[in-house]
Amino acid sequence: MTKTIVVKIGTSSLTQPETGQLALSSIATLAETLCDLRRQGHRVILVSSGAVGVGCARLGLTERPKTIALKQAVAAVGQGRLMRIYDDLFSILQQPIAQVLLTRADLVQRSRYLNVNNTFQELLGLGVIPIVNENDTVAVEELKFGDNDTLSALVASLVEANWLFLLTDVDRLYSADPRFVPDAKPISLVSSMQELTDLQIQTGGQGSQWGTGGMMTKISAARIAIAAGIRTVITQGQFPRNIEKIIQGELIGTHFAPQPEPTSARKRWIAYGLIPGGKLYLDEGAIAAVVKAGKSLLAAGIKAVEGEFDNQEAVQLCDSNGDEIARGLVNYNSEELQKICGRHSREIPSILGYGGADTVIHRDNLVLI
Ligand SMILES: Nc1ncnc2c1ncn2[C@@H]1O[C@H](COP(=O)(O)OP(=O)(O)O)[C@@H](O)[C@H]1O
Ligand SMILES: N[C@@H](CCC(=O)OP(=O)(O)O)C(=O)O
Repeated sequence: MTKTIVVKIGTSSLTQPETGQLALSSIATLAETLCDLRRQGHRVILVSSGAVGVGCARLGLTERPKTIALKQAVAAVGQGRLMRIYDDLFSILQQPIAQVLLTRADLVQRSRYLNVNNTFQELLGLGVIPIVNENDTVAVEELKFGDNDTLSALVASLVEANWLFLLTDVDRLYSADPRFVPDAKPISLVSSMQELTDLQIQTGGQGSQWGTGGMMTKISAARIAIAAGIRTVITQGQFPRNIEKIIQGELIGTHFAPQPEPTSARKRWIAYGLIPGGKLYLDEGAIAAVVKAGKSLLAAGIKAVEGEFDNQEAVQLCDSNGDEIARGLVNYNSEELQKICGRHSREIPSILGYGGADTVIHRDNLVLI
């Protein structure tokens, strides 16, 4: 059966750690593997990092740029070279490819979000392998994915993929960073979102020298993907052939089982497409109503409001520790919410001087994180 497969490869797998030069044999094997998957009838998207790493190697820079402007300039040098290498390899294999560079802004507006999906569907329908990266050269700080793990999960969710492969420089997820904790335990299967929380995996802060997010962003990418019903696998980029074995059922790397009832496409856009404009801190009763009973959020359960936002903007719903539990689209702006938080819905017209919605966030616009 035809599957939609998104493969993300990180800088640490595309380049050699000692020299920063391209890991040509891994890239060539990846290209062969993806072409084989295409020949088997699967739809394939590659999310490739490496613009900054390859740009640095080209310009003789020995460490990742620190300033944004330099990073953007270096990415412009590297992205072209990266695509040239991919085009050479895939052309030898008679496989058409396309470059898709995205910024966070492309997913914020629902019409643009749907338009990006249409473009992917056309490309996949034409038998093309889209090669996706963040448009680092123009992305501004507030409108950035920041890391390609998140980008790949959002792309996988957008196209409703069956598989997401995160290729990296470790063979799987461990209970802690195996570079620093030699007896860290390997994890083969994470069967639910709750198990992922319970495992309390230590990720340290950083990734490898050239990587961006380390393991932390891979775990949050896995959360986004499994909520969308996508089976996610972290495995080693040095052995791309393992992708085929995994699809055939071998338990290589770390597998994250998809949630049995995926979140709807619109709610996924609310949760991960939009950029939240503020935070609402909820009391225990409101948390229970929203999380356990699946109810709408009422003003009475809001303890505090943070940030400035308009009505119909996305906000984060947090517990008293500030941990996010849900996101949703608000029916009142931040100024109005400052006045009505903690109050009963029937008091709203007299407080504001005009009537409004009974709910602050209707359950149709609310999604658990
Ligand atoms: N719990 C963990 N399990 C496995 N690897 C971890 C863990 N915590 C941190 N890491 C580190 O994450 C690194 C991979 O992340 P990163 O360098 O960002 O890779 P990529 O370039 O593939 O995105 C590994 O080299 C590993 O040392
Ligand atoms: N967009 C950036 C990569 C960002 C990123 O997430 O890198 P990595 O952690 O190596 O997957 C680039 O092409 O260099």
